[in-house]
Amino acid sequence: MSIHIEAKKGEIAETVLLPGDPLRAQWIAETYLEDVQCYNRVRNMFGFTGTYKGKKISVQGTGMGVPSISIYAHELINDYNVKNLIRVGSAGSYQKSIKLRDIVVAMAASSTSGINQARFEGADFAPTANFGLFQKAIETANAKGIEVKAGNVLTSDEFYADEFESYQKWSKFGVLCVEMETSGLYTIAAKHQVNALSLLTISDSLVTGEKTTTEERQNTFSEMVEIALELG
Ligand SMILES: O=P(O)(O)O[C@H]1O[C@H](CO)[C@@H](O)[C@H]1O
Ligand SMILES: O=c1cc[nH]c(=O)[nH]1
Repeated sequence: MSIHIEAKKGEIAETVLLPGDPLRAQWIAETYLEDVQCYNRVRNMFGFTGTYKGKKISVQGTGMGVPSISIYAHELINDYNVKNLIRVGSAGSYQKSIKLRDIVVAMAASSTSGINQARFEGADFAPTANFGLFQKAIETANAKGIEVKAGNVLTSDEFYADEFESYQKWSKFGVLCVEMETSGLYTIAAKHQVNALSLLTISDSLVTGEKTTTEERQNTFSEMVEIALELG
């Protein structure tokens, strides 16, 4: 048991899928896993372990933002020996060419969070995906005939920016989309020398104003999950 996860040792798999939304974790477990056990209800941040095609796999909600995912990643790695951390999140598109429901594989994460500037005393650290997981995700998507985009994403500390148009600066530098956790996940994984990857489904577009519903963000996005489940 750790501070935020009540699982016993051995109840969490080496590979864990990490949606921000705990109800998306429940949907993934109920839709895809067999022999499912709920191992965490602390703060309603649900965690489940089951099997997928015979392999043990877990899915754990992380909450929103770098501080929240950093807590869950730290405890999963240090208290439960997790080796592969795969975020399955939603994101807002920054590019006209990236449409609702497209899947983005985050090669790297820029950020508005100050945590790494403090950690590295003003220097820049580049949070990047694990190459092995990245390569396997691309191969899996190709084999399934699912088109994915790959590139730099923005991990933002705020969902509601003061200046809506400020996204255009990132867009001009080729950043594909915005979400709120990947730079934290990649940094904590690097610190502990384990593997991390973020798969993101576009839930809304800052370019066109289109949006999916709350229900869709919770209970759909199946292609991204089907890629992630093969990475264990
Ligand atoms: O859908 P999730 O995985 O939570 O991801 C995105 O959605 C939340 C904001 O609505 C933030 O956590 C952002 O990163
Ligand atoms: O963090 C997020 C997630 C989805 N859409 C956004 O605009 N921001």
